[in-house]
Amino acid sequence: MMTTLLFKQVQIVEADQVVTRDVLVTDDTITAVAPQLDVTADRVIQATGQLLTPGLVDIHGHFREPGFEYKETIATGSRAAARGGFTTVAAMPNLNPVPATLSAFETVQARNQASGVVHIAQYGAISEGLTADEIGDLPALAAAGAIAFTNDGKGVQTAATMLDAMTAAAKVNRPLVAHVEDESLVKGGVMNLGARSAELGLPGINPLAESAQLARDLMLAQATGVHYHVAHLSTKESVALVRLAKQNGIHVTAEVSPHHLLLDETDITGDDALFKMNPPLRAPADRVAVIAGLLDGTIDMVATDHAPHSVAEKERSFIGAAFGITGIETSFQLLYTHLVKPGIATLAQLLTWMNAAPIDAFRLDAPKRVAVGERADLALFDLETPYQINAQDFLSKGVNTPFIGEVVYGQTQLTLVAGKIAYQAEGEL
Ligand SMILES: NC(=O)N[C@@H](CC(=O)O)C(=O)O
Ligand SMILES: [Zn+2]
Ligand SMILES: [Zn+2]
Repeated sequence: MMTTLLFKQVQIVEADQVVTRDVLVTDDTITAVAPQLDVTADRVIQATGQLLTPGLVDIHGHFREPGFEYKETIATGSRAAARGGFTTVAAMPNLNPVPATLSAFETVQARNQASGVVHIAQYGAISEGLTADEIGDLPALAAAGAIAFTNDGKGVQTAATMLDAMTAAAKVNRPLVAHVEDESLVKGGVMNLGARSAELGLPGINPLAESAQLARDLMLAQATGVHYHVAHLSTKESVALVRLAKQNGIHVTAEVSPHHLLLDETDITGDDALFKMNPPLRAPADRVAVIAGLLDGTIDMVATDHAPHSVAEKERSFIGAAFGITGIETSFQLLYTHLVKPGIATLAQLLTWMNAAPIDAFRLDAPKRVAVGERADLALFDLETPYQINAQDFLSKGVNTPFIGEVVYGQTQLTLVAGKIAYQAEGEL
């Protein structure tokens, strides 16, 4: 028995233009796209004024399982992803046990398969505990399906370890993803070192902790030929370094998070840990630089760095609270509202940053177009009706985001993963 679903008069982005189409999905595949389709279907969605896109892809999310299920699980995190319009998420390895060994990796993979309602691509760790100097068995992890390697949550502190990791990753043809943070420059800092940390009397993180380690890594990447990817890039110096590296033919890509595009340290209202994340919100000039870097192609993509924590872990003051904010349910909506609606970026650009760019850079198996023959990984967004970001609507266990209360556009109406409903707005359809 075949199941058919017909979207009537949806907007889709085709060759950088927004056009109106009827789109037919049969089981797990898009089977027809035309200005007008005269067919019957099991279900018809009158989608006038709504946007149908290939499912969004997040190359940086934290699902916390195994080890930290009180913060998030694969089930809750992947449902949250689907509510955000994501159909593929690359999951970070700062878990317990850390997937630096084949058996730990296989355990995570099996859980992703069993509990995920979206496609989950799993990162392997570079080294035991994310901190060991000796690298793990990267070839075994690659053979088991690791899409790339990272110790996200921790910077790789020595050049020797990073050189080994890059050499091993290059050999198995996988990207090396870096959380760049030189711990000798952090000095107990909890926010960006600068004017605002001085005003608030809070210890600051020197932005050189990011850029100095990045400069080191770019030299190592050049020497090894690895595909080196910078996680959550946040400073103007980092943008300049990646720009220079690309000009010099170094194989580097970079991501930026929505919060570093939309907020800076001057938005930190006081000692409120909802503004605490790593890297920290930077100075206004850094925010300007990451937006410019994204627009000129220095930064390739947007990644959420969805980092759920418990209420207790975020209720403390800046000094004692956990680093990280959630984002997978709000990223597209915030960026559509604050970058696309005011005309800073086009919808086609936003979709490139949140779909095609990560798919291409990481060679993921995921659709980049709403077109016949493509797998029906799809998201339907209402771009016209404003709504408020409310904690009680979150499917994530984590409600730790400073964007709660904001009014945005782009609410997800429906998310299909291989034709199956992964999220459906209440009462909408
Ligand atoms: N970004 C954060 O502030 N926190 C992340 C770790 C990380 O991405 O480095 C987390 O896992 O909570
Ligand atoms: Zn990180
Ligand atoms: Zn992260």
